[in-house]
Amino acid sequence: MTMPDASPPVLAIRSLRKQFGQHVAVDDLSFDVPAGTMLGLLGPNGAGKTTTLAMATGLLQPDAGSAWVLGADVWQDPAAAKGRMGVLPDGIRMFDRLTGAELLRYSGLLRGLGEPEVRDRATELLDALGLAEAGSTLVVDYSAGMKKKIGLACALIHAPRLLILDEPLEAVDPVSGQTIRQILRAFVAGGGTVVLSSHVMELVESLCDRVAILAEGRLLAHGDLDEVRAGVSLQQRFLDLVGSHDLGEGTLAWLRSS
Ligand SMILES: Nc1ncnc2c1ncn2[C@@H]1O[C@H](COP(=O)(O)OP(=O)(O)OP(=O)(O)O)[C@@H](O)[C@H]1O
Repeated sequence: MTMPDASPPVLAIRSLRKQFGQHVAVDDLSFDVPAGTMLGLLGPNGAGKTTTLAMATGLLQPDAGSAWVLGADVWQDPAAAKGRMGVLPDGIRMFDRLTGAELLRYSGLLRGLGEPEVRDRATELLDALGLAEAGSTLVVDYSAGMKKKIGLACALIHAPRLLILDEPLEAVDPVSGQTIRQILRAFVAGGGTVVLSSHVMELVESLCDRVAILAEGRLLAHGDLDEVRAGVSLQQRFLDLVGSHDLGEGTLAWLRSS
């Protein structure tokens, strides 16, 4: 498959498909993410968001289709594609017998940065994310939110062109959440591009300028935030597209105490 555009989008997803046994998790999925935008990937539990992001970042081999980062095919030219992105995967598997500072240093060196640059950036990132004191603590002893933040720091340290973040604010406290929002806004203002998955509509509405809504591995809506919202709230639009699930009368009646 060839990339048709002369100036390619930062991320191009083309006909991606993934099947687990009989279950099709992602089905013929295609969309682009233009430079300098932040796309929120939404969908109910099991919609295929994590599977899509894992295929887009070279962590999971697709059954069909391709993903391109700034014109580099993630599966044909992984070194070029991966060098341009920073990834915060779901259920972070990290070298948790390192301290936070060691993990960050390791990530920076792995990305080809020199020692002084790694040291300066790591100090700044740990400080910005409220992990300065925890820098000498083993990552295995971090809380869920702290693991999320050190994972984000590792994704940022080489100043990538594209950030792909699976639920970046999940388990993060409100103070750090505010900092992460500021970091992401500044990253995009500086020409970077972000793709993030989330279940928090407020986060996507306040941060993202583009939205993609997935259900059962297929794209239900995609485009500018206002285009997708179509005059209602994102929450309402999401429920309209995906279908709400009202509990029938009498369901869980045994929970009532009187
Ligand atoms: N490794 C796997 N083996 C088998 N099935 C899988 C695997 N990974 C994902 N699935 C299935 O693929 C579907 C999509 O899962 P995925 O994790 O991509 O959804 P998601 O949109 O990220 O969900 P959530 O919002 O709950 O995190 C689900 O039905 C899930 O059970």
